[in-house]
Order: sequence, then C-alpha cells, then structure tokens
Amino acid sequence: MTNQKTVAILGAGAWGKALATLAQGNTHDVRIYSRRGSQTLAETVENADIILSAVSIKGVKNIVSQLNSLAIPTQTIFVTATKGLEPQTTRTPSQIWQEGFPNNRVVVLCGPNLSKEITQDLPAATVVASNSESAAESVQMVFNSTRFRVYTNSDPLGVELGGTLKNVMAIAAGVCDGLQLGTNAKAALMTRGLTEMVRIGVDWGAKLETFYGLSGLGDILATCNSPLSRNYQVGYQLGQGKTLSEILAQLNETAEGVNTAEVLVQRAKQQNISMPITQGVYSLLKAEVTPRQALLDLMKRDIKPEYNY
Ligand SMILES: NC(=O)C1=CN([C@@H]2O[C@H](COP(=O)(O)OP(=O)(O)OC[C@H]3O[C@@H](n4cnc5c(N)ncnc54)[C@H](O)[C@@H]3O)[C@@H](O)[C@H]2O)C=CC1
Ligand SMILES: O=C(CO)COP(=O)(O)O
Repeated sequence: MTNQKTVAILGAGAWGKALATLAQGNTHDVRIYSRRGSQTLAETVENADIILSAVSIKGVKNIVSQLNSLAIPTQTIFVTATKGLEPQTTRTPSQIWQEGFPNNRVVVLCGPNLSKEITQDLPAATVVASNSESAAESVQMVFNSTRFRVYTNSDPLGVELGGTLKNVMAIAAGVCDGLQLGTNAKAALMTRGLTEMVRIGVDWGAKLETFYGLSGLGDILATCNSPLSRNYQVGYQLGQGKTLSEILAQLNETAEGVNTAEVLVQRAKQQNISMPITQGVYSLLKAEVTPRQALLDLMKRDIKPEYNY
C-alpha cells in the first residue's frame, strides 16, 4: 500500500461523516456509502485499501452479508467504529466482521470521540486496536493528525467493550444529572460503573488495563459528562420524567446504550456476573421502575468490600 489510501466509509451518520472528514484532511481518497445515496456499495468499496464501518449495530450484519457477495481482496483492512452488541448472540461488531471475513484483518476504532466536537475541529484522541499490529498501524497513519491523536492497542475486544459498555453508564449518568443528584453521586456512579465494565469485560476475555485507557475510562469521562452524548441525553430526559418512546422519537439519532443494556443484562445472567447499575438502567428503560426507585435499589444493596471482581 502507498501512503495515500483509498478509504470506503460505510454509514453516512454523524460518526461516519466525521471520520470521513478526518481521513480527507490527511489527503486520502475517501468515499462514503449511504443507503440513500446514489453510489452503490460495490462502487464504494472497489479497490479500497480500508473499509470502515460506522453503521449502527442494527445494520452491521446486513452490511457484512452484502459485502460477502462482493469479491473483497484479503489485503483489504476492515475497521469497525460501531459501539454496540448483537442481540441474542452478544457478539461485538468486530467479531461479526471477522466471522464474515476470516481472512481479512479487522481493526477496532474507539475512544472518547463525540462527533459534534470533532466536526468543530476540536482536538481529540482515539485508539485503533487489532490482533494485527501492522493493520492497526496502517489505520493509525490514515487518521492521525495534529487534531486527532491515534494510539494503537493489541486488545481489540477490550477497546471495543470499553466503548460499547460505557454507553449504558452514560445513560445512568444522564439520569443522575436529570435527577440533580450532585457531583459526589456522579463520581460514585462513574467509578462503580467502570468496575462493573471491568467485571464483565475481563470475563469476556478482555484485558483489565484496557478499561483504564481512552476507550474505557476516557469514554466514560466524555459521555457521562456531556449533553452532546445521545446516551446521556436519553438518561437525562428519563430522569426528568419523560418516557423512552418520547425521548427516542425526538432524538432521531442512534443511542446504542438502549439496546446494549438489554444484551448486557442477558449476558451477565448467563455468566452469573453482578451488574447492578446496568440492571437498574435496563429496568428503567423497560419502565419497570422510576428513576428514584432505581437509585434506591442501588443504594440499599448489601454492603461489601470495594474490590470484589
Ligand atoms: N456520533 C458519535 O459521536 C459516535 C458514534 N459512534 C458509534 O457509531 C455508530 C453510528 O453512530 P452515528 O453515526 O452517530 O449514528 P447515526 O444515527 O447518525 O447514523 C447511523 C448510520 O447507520 C446507518 N445504517 C444503519 N443500518 C444500516 C444498514 N443496514 N446499511 C447501511 N447503513 C446503515 C444509518 O443509515 C446511519 O447513516 C454507533 O454504533 C455509535 O455508537 C462511535 C463514536 C462516536
Ligand atoms: O461514543 C460516543 C463518544 O465517544 C458518542 O456517544 P453517544 O453515542 O452517546 O452520542
């Protein structure tokens, strides 16, 4: 591959467009595929060095099977920027991509990256993670710039779970602020939320330290503290007494944490892992409890040592 790459971006939502701008800023040849656009999927990915998917989780399986019917060369690198989990199977997006393309290298791109800030040219950092160091480095070169610092990492599962699981915590943090519970409560929630992410993430096969990096702790700090986060917005408005269907009807964009909470509750049950914050968010999303009741349920649990993975 030469230094100038052909990058096909699948999904013309907020994140796909922001990532396209970053690659274009580094003078790469960028094509964007939108389901509603005039360019076909085959035209978009023709001769692409890198195919990056920024579609929401509900579209990943479909786009993988559409691409499977095209002759994608094995040297093409797939990058997944989706932060979600497949219902029923609990597969991560990179697992779906790798199963669809077992002979291609797959890279996960995840970090504290609120697309609205990136679109405003504000500085940010992210992580590209892969079992293939050379693939991660190629993707790092494509996106790294003085406004977007890109780190490599060799734990794709941990990086992907960090970015995905934190969406549930962003909903919880939004509820916390919607109820005006204060800074102490929010700090406790984010810290215990991270513990919960580590607990299930390590059981899943991820490395513990990955959760203390940009895609775990970093993304918690960004999304739990910013009204720009759609997941935070969902929680904030639930805290203010709106119903989930009212909130989602107005949001008009993806809030992956809503689906992720359900998938996580299912996996935590299967694996016998305690995830009280996630369970509380799920019960709230299902309207089984009020925000105040969810808070009380968390606070009245049995007392225990702080570290009890
Ligand atoms: N917006 C952000 O700040 C960030 C978003 N993400 C993640 O990126 C993913 C996409 O998020 P956004 O772009 O913000 O959402 P969005 O709601 O703006 O866009 C989602 C895109 O996926 C496309 N899509 C869905 N199913 C599809 C299919 N079958 N075929 C083709 N396209 C399909 C939609 O048409 C839409 O363009 C989510 O998993 C999100 O968690 C990750 C980091 C930052
Ligand atoms: O993942 C994100 C920032 O890193 C975007 O968060 P939301 O999907 O909650 O907007």
